[in-house]
Amino acid sequence: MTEVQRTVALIVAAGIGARAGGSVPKQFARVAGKPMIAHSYRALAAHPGIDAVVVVAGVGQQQMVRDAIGDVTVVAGGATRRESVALGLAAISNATRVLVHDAARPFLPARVIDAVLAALDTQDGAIPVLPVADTLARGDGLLGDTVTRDGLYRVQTPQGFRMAALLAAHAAWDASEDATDDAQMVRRLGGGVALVQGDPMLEKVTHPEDFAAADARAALETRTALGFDVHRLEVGEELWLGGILIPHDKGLSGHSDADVALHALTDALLGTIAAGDIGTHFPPSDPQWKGADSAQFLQHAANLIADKGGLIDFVDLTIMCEAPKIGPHRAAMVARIADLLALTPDRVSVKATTTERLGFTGRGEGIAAQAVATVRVPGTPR
Ligand SMILES: Nc1ccn([C@@H]2O[C@H](COP(=O)(O)OP(=O)(O)OP(=O)(O)O)[C@@H](O)[C@H]2O)c(=O)n1
Ligand SMILES: C[C@](O)(CO)[C@H](O)COP(=O)(O)O
Repeated sequence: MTEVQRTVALIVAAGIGARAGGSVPKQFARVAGKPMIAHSYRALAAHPGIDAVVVVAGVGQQQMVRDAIGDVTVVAGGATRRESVALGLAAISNATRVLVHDAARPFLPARVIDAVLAALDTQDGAIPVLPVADTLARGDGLLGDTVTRDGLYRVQTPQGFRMAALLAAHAAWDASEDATDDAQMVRRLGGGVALVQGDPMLEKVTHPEDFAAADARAALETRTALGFDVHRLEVGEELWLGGILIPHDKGLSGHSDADVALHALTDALLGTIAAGDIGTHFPPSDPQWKGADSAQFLQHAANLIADKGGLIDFVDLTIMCEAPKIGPHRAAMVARIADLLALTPDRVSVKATTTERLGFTGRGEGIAAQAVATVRVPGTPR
């Protein structure tokens, strides 16, 4: 009978990142728009072959982990990677397989997870590796012996193990000796460890210059999209426009607070990630959005972009109306939108125009708004 597998991923994130430097340990520094640890967490948590994810972080860093990735089980780590893995393993129950992954390797292709898990059907362990591309040599100021590359590999993570094999390897390990990874510990105890194809995307961030290389690997691509919206002006309604309340003899009517400017902006942002439009996410037929503050629609769109590791570079809004005059409110709108999108005000443009008394805007029957958003998001293969 085939054993029912329960696979837990363990992200080790308790290092201090001494070689990388920086004001926070490297796994919390931003890579491709979000904390490094958030990238691989997302890949592991979303993978259908993984049942749960546990994070091992430095003492007192639980909140940093949760700020970076949300609600997740966090265990306090140790002084070395090996100790951190051991402490993480002690917090896992009912797993038959475990994947140990470095938080410092942010980009984790699903293909690699698949290959590691598949190899565990026949071996105690499986690790992703890449061949060595350069000549290898010893040296001490002067060139010493050249070392053959034949049969040498660069070892990456995630490293997958049958739980029993990894627990036994840790239990048997002589604590006076360190081990840079778990695969060598399982092998030392006689376990078979399969080599599967690694990936250049999995390169570890170790030194300061590796951050720029990681950003480049994420290959952020620029996307621009447009949003447009119209709402009717009616007596007896409040006028919410650009996220602020404006005193006026009429207000915009709609299912939500009808902030036409924020709606156009929301649609522009959703457009950059091809995520449908505002009605897809907040259907007007749903009573929970009656009278809703449109700020939450805008923030939802911004969060979707952030979840993809994207960055909002610039938003540009044009409001079309005869009245009220927008000029006196422009600075407040810019400040509010910048605040909602966590942008500096110089990345938010608010413009206005009349339509020369022509059309529905010219007759004061409604207000139209048009927005353009420019973002950078991790590229996807064409
Ligand atoms: N005591 C430790 C040391 C390392 N790690 C984790 O192991 C992974 C690989 O280690 P490395 O790149 O060496 O990270 P650091 O130990 O933080 O780096 P440094 O050696 O430069 O301090 C990282 O995700 C790191 O957070 C850990 O969980 N606990
Ligand atoms: C686990 C590891 O990432 C596999 O290559 C590596 O051994 C970590 O080594 P480090 O010297 O602690 O960076």
